[in-house]
Amino acid sequence: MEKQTSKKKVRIYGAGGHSQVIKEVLLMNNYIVTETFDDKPEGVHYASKNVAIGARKDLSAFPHEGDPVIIAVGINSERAEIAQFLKSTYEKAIHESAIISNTSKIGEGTVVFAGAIIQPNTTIGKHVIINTGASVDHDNIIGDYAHISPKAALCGHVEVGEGSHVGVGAVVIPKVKIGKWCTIGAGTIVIKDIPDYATVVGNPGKIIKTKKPV
Ligand SMILES: CC(=O)SCCNC(=O)CCNC(=O)[C@H](O)C(C)(C)COP(=O)(O)OP(=O)(O)OC[C@H]1O[C@@H](n2cnc3c(N)ncnc32)[C@H](O)[C@@H]1OP(=O)(O)O
Repeated sequence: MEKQTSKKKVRIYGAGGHSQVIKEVLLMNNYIVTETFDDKPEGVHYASKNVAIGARKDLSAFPHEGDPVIIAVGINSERAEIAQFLKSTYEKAIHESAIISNTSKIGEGTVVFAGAIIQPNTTIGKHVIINTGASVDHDNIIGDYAHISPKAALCGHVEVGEGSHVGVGAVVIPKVKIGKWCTIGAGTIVIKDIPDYATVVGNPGKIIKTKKPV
């Protein structure tokens, strides 16, 4: 992420623990967080201050325009839903310790946390989370709203579909395609393609359920 010389403004939509990590990345990159919103007051983190009510309560009253937004909501389906109803522009948040190839592409609203690595010719979609120390190797395609959890390792030519969550410390061997809205459990070793909506756990990874979200 290019370090700003003058302060740039950004708003954060979501005020839980994930929002705290995003805020730290933004402040490190010389941003000012002008507003923080949340739809669920009960989920607000104790360290999040001055949190305004989100757009759900009254979509037309919400200040959609203005400073760009980062959707700081960890649940992939909720992040996707919010991105559908907000009419805002989006910012990215990339920790200065992340190593990102010049030939990779990163979509709007995406966050990349400390120590993550993104290797050449990889494409990361919109509103994706590349979490702490995740390793996304060459020629990957990561769909919109996906989450690659801390310390997950994706080998070369891996695909992760829209909205899929790869759990903490999971490993995906080369050329595997994970469908959309899948859940890959913590520590799972994925050695073959995974169909849409599947939850996979263990070593080798086995499907324990397939459930299309309602
Ligand atoms: C900064 C951050 O915090 S980022 C957050 C990152 N979060 C994660 O990585 C969490 C990943 N989540 C998991 O691993 C969860 O266990 C899930 C989503 C895979 C499964 O959750 P559920 O659907 O609720 O399944 P449930 O807990 O009922 O378990 C079903 C079975 O799978 C097994 N199982 C669940 N997770 C795993 C796993 N990661 N590895 C191996 N087996 C597992 C359970 O032991 C259980 O087995 P049993 O039927 O023999 O008793």
